[in-house]
Amino acid sequence: MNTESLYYNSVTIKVGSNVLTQSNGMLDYQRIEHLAAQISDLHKHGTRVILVSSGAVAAGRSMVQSNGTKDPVSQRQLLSSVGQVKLVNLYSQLFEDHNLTCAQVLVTKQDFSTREHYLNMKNCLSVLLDNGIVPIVNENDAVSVTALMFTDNDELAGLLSSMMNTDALFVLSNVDGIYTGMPGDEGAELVPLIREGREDLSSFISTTKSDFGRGGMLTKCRIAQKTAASGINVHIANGTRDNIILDLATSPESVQHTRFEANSPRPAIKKWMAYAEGFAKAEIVVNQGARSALTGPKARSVLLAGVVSFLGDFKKGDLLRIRDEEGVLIGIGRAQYEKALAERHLEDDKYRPLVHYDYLFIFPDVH
Ligand SMILES: Nc1ncnc2c1ncn2[C@@H]1O[C@H](COP(=O)(O)OP(=O)(O)O)[C@@H](O)[C@H]1O
Ligand SMILES: N[C@@H](CCC(=O)OP(=O)(O)O)C(=O)O
Repeated sequence: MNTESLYYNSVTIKVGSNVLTQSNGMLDYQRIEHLAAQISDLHKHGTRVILVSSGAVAAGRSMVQSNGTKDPVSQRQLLSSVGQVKLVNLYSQLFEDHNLTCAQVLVTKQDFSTREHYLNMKNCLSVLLDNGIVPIVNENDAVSVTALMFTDNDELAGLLSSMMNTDALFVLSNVDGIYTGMPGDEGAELVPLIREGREDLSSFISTTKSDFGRGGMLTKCRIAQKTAASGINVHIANGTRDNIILDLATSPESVQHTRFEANSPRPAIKKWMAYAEGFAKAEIVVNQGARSALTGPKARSVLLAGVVSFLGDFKKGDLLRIRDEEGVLIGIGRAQYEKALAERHLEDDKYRPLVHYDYLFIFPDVH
């Protein structure tokens, strides 16, 4: 590989279950070997790689025969805990063949719930990368059973790429990228570039998922938009294509896929907030005027004048979900003061903002 042509110094690579399995549900050893070889090649040329790999449940399914467990939570716990061992063992052997050490990092959404937890995770990945190790991250499906699960590993990968500030995020699935309809349907065309973070993609993306997938293409897109909005180039591509990782890393224009252009980088605190919606303590509802201002091109703070109501109690420093009057979640912000004070000054137009724009993240897919 020509190192001159490397686009990125660091990259987060997310591989979906369907890339790792054959149509009969068994792990696809050849493909995994090819992915490991490409990652090793990148690594040898100095690129720091974080691998987010799905596939535990799929691997488990091929190992546990008829177990009679009907409950989907138990089923996922059973399959993932059996399958994860097999999956990571395989990666470990394959990377060893390339003289590379890998590490298993299993996480839950709770591990990112506070800034302190988040920084602990960041430290864990940093120390692995600093020691030349490839972290292989997956959600800890055996213990993630509450409402606070990641939507899927696309969300986890978006969060990690943003947390570690990698130059790019590659999301590898079993299709070439985002199409203007269901891939394979007549007239459905590949969208090569998504420039503006606020483009509405939901109209042409169906909620159909691949056989083992969890979130589907729509969540992939939302995460991609959010990640690109935080300054990271996102490429959604086909992980079943030969050499896809090296092609994306050296000549992305030569390979069919969808690229989300990165906006200017965001401050670290906003990168955390972008994924912290599940940890908000309370909600506020804003009126139409405030909604337009907040989702407009200029950075705006949330003023009490635009707040219509509060839901739940909050203190200074707590995270607040921000909704419009139709119930649409438009962003997340950190309260500058507690609810009692906010209520007392609700009529006061000049009172300092409830959420300052430095501590406000507006979702890029809200129009
Ligand atoms: N507009 C679209 N463009 C591309 N794929 C789409 C679209 N609408 C739905 N899909 C489906 O999304 C699937 C990929 O998402 P998902 O099942 O979550 O994959 P993975 O397991 O790789 O995370 C594709 O296999 C495809 O069937
Ligand atoms: N953590 C699960 C994967 C969940 C998931 O997001 O799957 P996918 O949509 O295929 O990336 C597993 O390892 O089976």
